[in-house]
Amino acid sequence: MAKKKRIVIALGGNALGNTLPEQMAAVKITARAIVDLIEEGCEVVVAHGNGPQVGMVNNAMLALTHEDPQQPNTPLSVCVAMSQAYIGYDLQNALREELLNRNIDNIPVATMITQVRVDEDDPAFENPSKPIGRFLSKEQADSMAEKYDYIMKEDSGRGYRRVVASPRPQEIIEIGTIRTMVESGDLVIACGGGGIPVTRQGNHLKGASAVIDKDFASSLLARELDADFLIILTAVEKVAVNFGKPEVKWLDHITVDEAKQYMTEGHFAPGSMLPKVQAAVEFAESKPGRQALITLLEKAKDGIQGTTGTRISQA
Ligand SMILES: Nc1ncnc2c1ncn2[C@@H]1O[C@H](COP(=O)(O)OP(=O)(O)O)[C@@H](O)[C@H]1O
Ligand SMILES: NC(=O)OP(=O)(O)O
Repeated sequence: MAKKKRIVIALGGNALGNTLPEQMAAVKITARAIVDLIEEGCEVVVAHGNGPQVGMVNNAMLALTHEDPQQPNTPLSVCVAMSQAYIGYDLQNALREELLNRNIDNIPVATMITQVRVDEDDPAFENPSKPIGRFLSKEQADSMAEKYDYIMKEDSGRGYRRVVASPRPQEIIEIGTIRTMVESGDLVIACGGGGIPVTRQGNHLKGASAVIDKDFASSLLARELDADFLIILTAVEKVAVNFGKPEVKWLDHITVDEAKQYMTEGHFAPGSMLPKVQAAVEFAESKPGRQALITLLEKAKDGIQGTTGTRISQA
């Protein structure tokens, strides 16, 4: 029997929605796209983002602290852990249900609470860049900045959001357990929200005040699991050069060298498409034969069949 293609999927914001009811509805559509790939004969590992959710949890915990002075402030690392469990809970149940609806009853689904080590000297700690939470108006953003000392930035013409540090993932602490689960045929959700950021202090793992980019964490996960494909599912069907301009060109396939050239020319927006292309390049250049694909959630199956999306490979 031919070896199954191993795929790590990175789920973007539109796969999860922004509110509790939105997430409940979105994960059903997401589960269909993922189970389509399983029916295609692929072995799938799922990672996901958490920008809106970790902002929501953080605000809720902040409100608690204001109500009850006995409650100390909740560190961002704990908020990431809470968002991982909350999203994992919804996603895991939606996947389980979709598998059963298609009479697939031999694939257990599990969410792995995952910690990801970052470097405490990562310059990202000095330059917060990762948008989290809701989009706000300028007035709301100014008020949050004054009240809570948050750093607020405009996010791609969509409004203002809080930004936090986003260091590069260095090591997935639970990778051994994740590998064992994947090898035994489980459908694993791991590295949610980019993983809980920690630094190593001897035997102690200390939570770091950051949110890791899920595209970079997914790329590391895919390399560590020796995956064949990294699929980044987002809100566009293809990556473009001259995005948003009349001379826009949608890309079907680019080599690692072409991707690097386009990055140098500034074709991909920092904080949105740039980390995806960087993560795709890191994966594709790590070993001959590895490919990355960036496409729409609903097009995952077409993408893996080679009929859409932007494919990034060494040659
Ligand atoms: N060169 C580009 N090609 C395609 N999309 C781009 C490009 N530059 C910026 N984008 C924007 O990047 C967005 C995807 O990034 P983002 O919203 O951060 O994704 P996600 O939440 O799915 O991780 C697209 O919806 C698109 O608006
Ligand atoms: N952690 C992370 O990258 O989240 P988003 O994908 O929601 O930005």
